[in-house]
Amino acid sequence: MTTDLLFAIRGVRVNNILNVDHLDIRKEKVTCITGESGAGKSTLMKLLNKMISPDSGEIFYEGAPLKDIDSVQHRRKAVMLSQVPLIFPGTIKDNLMMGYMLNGSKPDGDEVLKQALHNMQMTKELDEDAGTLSGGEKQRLALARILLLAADVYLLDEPTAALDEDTEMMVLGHFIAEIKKKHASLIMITHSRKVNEQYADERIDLSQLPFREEMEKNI
Ligand SMILES: Nc1ncnc2c1ncn2[C@@H]1O[C@H](COP(=O)(O)OP(=O)(O)OP(=O)(O)O)[C@@H](O)[C@H]1O
Repeated sequence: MTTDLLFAIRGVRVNNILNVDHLDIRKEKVTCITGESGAGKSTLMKLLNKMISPDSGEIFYEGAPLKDIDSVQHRRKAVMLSQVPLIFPGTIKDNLMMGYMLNGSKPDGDEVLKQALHNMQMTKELDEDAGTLSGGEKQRLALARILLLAADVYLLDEPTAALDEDTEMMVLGHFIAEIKKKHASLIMITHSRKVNEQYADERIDLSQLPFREEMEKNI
């Protein structure tokens, strides 16, 4: 296995949902995952975040079997943002602080928090109630929350689906610039052709993986 491999997926099967014979995801790249609805994109992200385990096969993270890595430790390094972002009761600042707390890391000061919000195109103040934010603002708050963490891998499941295209491109542009500065990796599900064309270093189309036809014949 070469050293630039982040995840190596070998013969992985999850029920009749996902069947990946051989898939490599490289370090320090922006990898965009596309595929029709129901193709198993979110399921793949949950596997990589160790929220679920495969029925068969093996996933390697930086060369080590993922099954042997402690789940909590793994999730601190490989943080995931699910399709519907989790917003906690309280202020915007409370929500940003929750990220540090769950990640077990030392919080930054208010100026850093404000800059993260600004980079995510948020014009709200730290002491505003997070509960009244719009869907798109909640997505951006959740993005700011994970961007503040010193993670190695960011797993984003349609992170900007609620944003208009211009805002989406700006938010992702900032997010990716920060990721590159940290030498981290980004794996992102997107339905946007523009995002895929402009930002992806690597592209995985789950509908096109060669196993899929074979699997569908067997259902
Ligand atoms: N826990 C589960 N039990 C049974 N079926 C499931 C489970 N999780 C997902 N599925 C099914 O597996 C298929 C793939 O789901 P998944 O959420 O991975 O798709 P997706 O490619 O992310 O779709 P979308 O683009 O619509 O979000 C779907 O048909 C879904 O209903």
